Amino acid sequence: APPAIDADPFGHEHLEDPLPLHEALREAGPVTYLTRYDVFALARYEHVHAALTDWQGLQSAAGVGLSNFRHERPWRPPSLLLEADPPRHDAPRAVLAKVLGPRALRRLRDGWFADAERLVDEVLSDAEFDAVPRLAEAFPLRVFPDAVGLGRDGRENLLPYGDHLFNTFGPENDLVVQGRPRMTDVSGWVNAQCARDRLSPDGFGAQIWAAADRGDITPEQAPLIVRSLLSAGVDTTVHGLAAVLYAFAVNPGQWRSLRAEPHLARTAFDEAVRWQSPVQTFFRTAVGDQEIGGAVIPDGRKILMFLGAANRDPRRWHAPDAFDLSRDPSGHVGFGMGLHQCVGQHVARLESEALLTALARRAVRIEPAGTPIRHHNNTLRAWKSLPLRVQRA
Ligand code: HEM
Ligand SMILES: CC(C)Cc1ccc(C(=O)O)cc1
Repeated sequence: APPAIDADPFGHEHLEDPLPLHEALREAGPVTYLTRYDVFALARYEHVHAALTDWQGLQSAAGVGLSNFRHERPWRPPSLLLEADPPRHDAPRAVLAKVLGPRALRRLRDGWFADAERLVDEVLSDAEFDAVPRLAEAFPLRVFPDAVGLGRDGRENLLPYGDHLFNTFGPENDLVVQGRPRMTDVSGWVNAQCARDRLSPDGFGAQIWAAADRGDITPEQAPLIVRSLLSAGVDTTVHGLAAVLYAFAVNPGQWRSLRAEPHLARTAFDEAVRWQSPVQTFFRTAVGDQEIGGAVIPDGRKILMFLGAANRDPRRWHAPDAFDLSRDPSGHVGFGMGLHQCVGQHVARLESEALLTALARRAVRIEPAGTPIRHHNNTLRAWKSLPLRVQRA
């Protein structure tokens, strides 16, 4: 039987600093058993990668959180991508892959780069500022809701919705309980924005509804697919941008490399996603008994995949704890892998490239101007505050 681990990966101690637990899980064996939640855990790159790419043996339709949809009602209607397996998953995925593909984003590039320049000019009028609200939150909220085609009002609901959603992939702990009271109103607003008449004619949302007109998906599916954008597309990029800004703030030599070679901006984001893994964990459910790393996972049982641990596994990465732009970060599992691999990764990369390019032009140095403060979430590795001092070019 796999080694039993009593630790609580969703407790504040490990949400504050998960690295010691990740090391313990990797060293304990290919598979461990988390007694607190009666689930099996994978932390080594080899086994997390294998689990992510085995969509038949390890399904998503029973939910990618601790809650098992075979036995429990989800708190919201299941996603047609995240919480669906083929064949139901196929058409919604094909539609979003087209809407969010690199070619589709080309038309957004110049506008997002110009927006990043304006925002950075505004923010850098102060020599010191908190990069989380001023850049990591401000930039995605400046460009993404407009790209989706949302109306102006109520956008302050987006971050709380995503924060709560990501908490609900974990156990029903204090983080979930704290978020629940306002969720009826917040999710009511999110669901209302997915209706065709709420979306501007030229955004991602309208393109999803146009796919329904073409019969690529049904009109009933369209609003749920728009909801996927609002669920997955905001908090993830906020904390992805915070991760790359943190990475450069504590690695000044890497900032000098970026200034010298601005094309490194794209690899810098993937290296930051590997190094920090903004999405730390999520689950799969065994379909029939599954043999993993010498252990048998019985049918219907949940496995918890530690993406952050896999992205720093010394069996896969040289000097894994270093943020290093000279490494090739491809193959990291920060965006998942296989059938469900992040369909919005190109959007995230474009947001990061725009922001880093604008910043690299204007800031000779960026460094911490105080102690960064973590934001605890059951799934996301997040910053609440990242005070930065910038020396303008
Ligand atoms: C740094 C930013 C981001 C990170 C770290 C991230 C991470 C991930 C991961 C790990 C998965 C795989 C989930 C699984 O295998 O169950 C995923 C799936 C997904 N992501 Fe992202 N994501 C990011 C940004 C975005 C953005 C900007 C969008 C939308 C514009 C988006 C939309 C989605 C959707 C719809 C899925 C489900 C895909 C499927 O199940 O086929 N993500 N993301
Ligand atoms: C890392 C993933 C759990 C992010 C995510 C969240 C929500 C959705 C959805 O389709 O609602 C898709 C992806």
